[in-house]
Amino acid sequence: MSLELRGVSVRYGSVTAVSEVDLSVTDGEVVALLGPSGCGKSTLLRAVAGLERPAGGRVDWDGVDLAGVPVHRRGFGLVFQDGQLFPHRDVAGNVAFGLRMRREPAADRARRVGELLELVGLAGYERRRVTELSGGEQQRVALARALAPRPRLLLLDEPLSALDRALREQLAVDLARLLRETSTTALVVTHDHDEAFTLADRVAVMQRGRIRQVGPPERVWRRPADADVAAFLGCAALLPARVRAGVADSALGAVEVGAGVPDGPVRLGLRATALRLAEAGPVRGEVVQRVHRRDHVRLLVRLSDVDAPSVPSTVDAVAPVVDAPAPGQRVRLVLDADGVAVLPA
Ligand SMILES: Nc1ncnc2c1ncn2[C@@H]1O[C@H](COP(=O)(O)OP(=O)(O)OP(=O)(O)O)[C@@H](O)[C@H]1O
Repeated sequence: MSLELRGVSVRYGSVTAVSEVDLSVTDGEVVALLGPSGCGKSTLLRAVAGLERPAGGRVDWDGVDLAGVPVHRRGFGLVFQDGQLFPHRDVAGNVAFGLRMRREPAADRARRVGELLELVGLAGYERRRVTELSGGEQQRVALARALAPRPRLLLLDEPLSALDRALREQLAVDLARLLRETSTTALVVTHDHDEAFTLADRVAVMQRGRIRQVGPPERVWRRPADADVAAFLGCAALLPARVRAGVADSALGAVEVGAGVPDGPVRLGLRATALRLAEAGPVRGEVVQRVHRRDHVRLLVRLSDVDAPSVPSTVDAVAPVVDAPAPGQRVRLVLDADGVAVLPA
């Protein structure tokens, strides 16, 4: 039970939207396609669904080429950003859709609909009109509808991005649990890092039609393959460093990078949280700007006595909300391992 893409390319006229992609999704695994807008992730998902015909390469399921298999015979479930529910059917009618297509008996359908609604947290919603549900509830119904016929693969295209932030975070956690509980094999498209990392066993970072890196979320986050992937994952600056025994030494001081990083030259990717306020920190500077966030304060700091050409003249830093320094104040900073990624030199 696995999906295997080999050298898949998709073109729209002269535009190559997806370029020679290799990717596998194994039984029960959730893989996220993560990338900026326009990088080709929806197109790739549509090619897997059978909605686009690849210009090259193969899409296999269990070793069988799907090229001649139409969308409705692939046995895949689809969920899009805006749910695309049938407005004239009630919740039960929507969830039962795939089961009715397969001519399952009414009693079995009703039981399965009840099960699914329970699973997505909408028990008892059978007779509700879908037009009277909130956006989050509608997406739960869309999910229940896709899961009802027990698809061998679930394809999700930005399933949460039409929802507001708080709801999105909650639903991402619920969705991750749901996919695990039902051992669903899934490929999910998203441009949101948090969503990808919450949902996926492996993340595939896509840029300009190509997959640039595939790996477990933590690995991709901590060890981006190159500068482009690092930039997409929030590393605003790169800093040369040298690793010895799990500690990287740089012009901004030392930081633990873990025993898994071999000794030698590297680049450190600095996220906005890479430097934090510390009384005896080795880095000195002056606050230029202060911005309050929900649970911390972001500072823009002009560095004082670092004049290596590889070091940016201003850096982002994090301060606690209480007594955060104001613009003009002198501060000392230290590197924080949680905000630092490690890239090849
Ligand atoms: N039907 C189409 N005809 C022509 N070009 C298209 C078509 N659909 C997509 N494209 C182009 O293919 C490229 C990839 O688009 P795609 O929608 O797959 O990207 P995406 O990563 O999913 O972006 P988004 O998150 O914004 O949907 C883009 O350059 C887009 O303009």
